[in-house]
Amino acid sequence: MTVEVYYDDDADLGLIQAKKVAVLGYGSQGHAHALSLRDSGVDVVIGLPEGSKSRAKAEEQGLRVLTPAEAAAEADVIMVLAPDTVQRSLYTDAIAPNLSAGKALFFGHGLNIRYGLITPPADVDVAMVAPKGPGHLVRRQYVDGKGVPALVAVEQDASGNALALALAYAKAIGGTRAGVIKTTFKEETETDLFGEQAVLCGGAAALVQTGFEVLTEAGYAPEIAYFECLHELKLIVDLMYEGGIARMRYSVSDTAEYGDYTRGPRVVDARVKEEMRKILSEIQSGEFTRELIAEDDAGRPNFAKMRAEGAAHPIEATGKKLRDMMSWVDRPITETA
Ligand SMILES: NC(=O)C1=CN([C@@H]2O[C@H](COP(=O)(O)OP(=O)(O)OC[C@H]3O[C@@H](n4cnc5c(N)ncnc54)[C@H](OP(=O)(O)O)[C@@H]3O)[C@@H](O)[C@H]2O)C=CC1
Ligand SMILES: CC[C@](O)(C(C)=O)C(=O)O
Ligand SMILES: [Mg+2]
Ligand SMILES: [Mg+2]
Repeated sequence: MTVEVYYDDDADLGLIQAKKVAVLGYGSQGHAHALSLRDSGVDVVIGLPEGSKSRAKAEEQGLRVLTPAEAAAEADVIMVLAPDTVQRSLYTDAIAPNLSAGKALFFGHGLNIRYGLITPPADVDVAMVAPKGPGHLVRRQYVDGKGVPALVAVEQDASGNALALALAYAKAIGGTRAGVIKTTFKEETETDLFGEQAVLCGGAAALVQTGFEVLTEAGYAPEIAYFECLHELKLIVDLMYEGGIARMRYSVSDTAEYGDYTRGPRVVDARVKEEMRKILSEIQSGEFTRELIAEDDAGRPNFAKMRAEGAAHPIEATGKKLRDMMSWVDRPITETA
């Protein structure tokens, strides 16, 4: 299946410059979108609750901050960049009362639309602009004159112009400099959830922790185990990122490459693949999202417990000690204003 890819010449910045945009949320994605929209000549206002700790940061960076309801009322385009679990109540309380015909409702991830947690009226555009990278990288690339690739999707095209508006928005945050791929809310949501659960966050973290446990339980020094199972992963992933798995295999020793072919499939074996398929089917059926929302509604008791257990894993204390020896490694995530 071929995908449609859009670049700068396919997008008209004027379309978004002619609108007032409310960015609701000023976290990883929100700050990146808002600052780059502003620098692209777009009239932006930030929507944050009165007690939000993000308010001071947005104001320090020269942005006008209102409550979400006030920002939604002023705006033609409302970009929802609050946490996914917050978006339902944000929509009901602040957006819906201010979502008049002709406005556009944008998302950075499709979860709430895909699973019917938010149902906008038929007379507004509903679209997505989802950069394929963390917000801080999105902003850094924009400032450097480059861009992070993004996905766009249109769920509702009330105006007949929703795709062009989404592409204009993507251009304003640097996405079309790199390339913007057209998808659907369903495809973006299901693949994003699968990627972060099975491979990028869940899979990678479990692989690293388990490797560390096997070495330390066998009596090897935690420091050595940390270097082998976590620290060097970046070097390996950087090679894959630059030139695919083939580049990584070209760069490592023949010994490592032989071990890769013969041992890797024993770790990620048919049972793991079957479990990945199960994880995908839980995403497709909505089971994962129902679980996530129920956990959130209950005040996140399991989430808090798992977060505490993860932070207490011995690999974290070992890593902290070692990173203190490498001043260049443990840099805090900072905003690029
Ligand atoms: N993290 C990423 O790089 C990526 C995220 N996405 C998507 O982008 C969206 C935002 O995620 P992310 O940037 O990680 O979120 P963050 O957790 O980094 O930031 C959330 C922001 O929303 C604010 N907020 C909380 N409640 C409300 C509310 N009721 N109204 C308005 N703002 C509120 C928070 O303020 P406070 O400081 O008060 O908590 C904070 O500024 C999600 O849909 C996510 O799936 C998509 C691609 C990548
Ligand atoms: C990989 C995690 C992610 O999907 C992302 C940064 O793209 C997220 O939801 O944060
Ligand atoms: Mg993602
Ligand atoms: Mg995600």
